[in-house]
Amino acid sequence: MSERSNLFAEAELFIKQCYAELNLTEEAVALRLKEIAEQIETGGTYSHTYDELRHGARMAWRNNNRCIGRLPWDSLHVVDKRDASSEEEIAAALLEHLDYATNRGRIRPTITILRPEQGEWPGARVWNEQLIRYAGYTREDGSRIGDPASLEFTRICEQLGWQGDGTDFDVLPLVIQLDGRAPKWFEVPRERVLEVDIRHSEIAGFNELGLKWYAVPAVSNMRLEIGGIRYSGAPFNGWYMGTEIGARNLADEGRYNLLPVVADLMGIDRSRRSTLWQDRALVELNVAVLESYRAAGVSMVDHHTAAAQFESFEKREREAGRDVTGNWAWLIPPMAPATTHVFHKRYDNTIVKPNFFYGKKPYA
Ligand code: HEM
Ligand SMILES: N=C(Nc1cccc(CNC[C@@H]2CCCN2)c1)c1cccs1
Repeated sequence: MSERSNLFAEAELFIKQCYAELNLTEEAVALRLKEIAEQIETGGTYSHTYDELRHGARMAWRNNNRCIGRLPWDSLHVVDKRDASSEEEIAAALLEHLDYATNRGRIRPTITILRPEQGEWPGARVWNEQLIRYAGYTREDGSRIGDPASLEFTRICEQLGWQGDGTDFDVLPLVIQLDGRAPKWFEVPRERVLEVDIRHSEIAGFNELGLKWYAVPAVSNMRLEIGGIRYSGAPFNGWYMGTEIGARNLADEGRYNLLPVVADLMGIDRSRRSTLWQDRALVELNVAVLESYRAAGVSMVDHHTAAAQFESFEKREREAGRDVTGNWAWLIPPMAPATTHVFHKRYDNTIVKPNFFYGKKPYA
């Protein structure tokens, strides 16, 4: 199929499903498809109305097999920034996104949609993996500072001229690339980054570790595809599930590697794996994360509640006559997975569009 006929075929599938879900008439579908066919005929592509963009982004969230948090898919707040035409304008839109989504802790799931790719033209790209992430450094003696997951991107930012303070929690700059030009970086003002101090009420010495994490997870390196249009710049945020921070970001040996530290504070014998010192430290670290976010009034869900909400999502989708697709290995939480219903059933991992996809890294 030619690229144009393939684009029309994708558009037709999307418009038919989107308009049916929005209870629009057959005539509206026919009229819109005629319009799109003409746009593709004359310009090689077509552009979504705001309603198509909004519902398409919500469908993409609803369709993502790896997401356990899909229950509120239909309340995603969609910001249309396709007309942002400079790196400065885009940076301002991303900071606005953070402010709106943060909402003083009552986090609002939001997506900001930038200019899409057009044929060979790459559109707008955000080089960050997330709008907020901590920098990672290695000292001369090989010891590490900050988040090792950010080592490569931190080096890119330094090559672009950015300079961090060298602490364990330096917030990385926004790196924005438009139409394949050289990328530009922009500092994220610390006062726009809500963070939570991670404390534990019973473990002596825990609070002195000085641990914290940011409130809003906002993924910025995935491509949103709707009806054949590729939005490679479409940062989206939700709230955290506690295990993402407590069982991975702060726990992994290749991240902040805190399980031995917490186990030692708890006085647990680490000479044998079979004391389950890692498991006992893991539970307390995750309790600390959940309790700290709750005390700070910042939205967060524990993995048991998240699984229960996902079960409600499955039920509602069945009632809506739609099949639920899922990726079992991603849907089970990294802690006590067998305590959730997800572990005990199978999921169809078919990829349905609209959806979110990983693009190739804009750097490397
Ligand atoms: C509202 C609260 C939300 C929660 C608690 C939640 C939870 C999660 C978790 C725990 C993961 C696995 C992440 C990982 O292990 O790295 C995930 C994956 C994902 N979520 Fe959600 N999510 C939420 C909202 C959203 C929203 C608003 C969107 C998009 C509009 C979204 C799209 C995705 C996508 C695309 C993935 C797969 C990412 C990948 O392939 O690496 N989620 N979600
Ligand atoms: N709670 C969240 N967590 C989340 C969701 C999607 C993707 C990510 C980042 N995942 C990347 C890491 C690195 C490889 C495996 N996981 C986090 C959300 C982020 C944005 C919306 S919800």
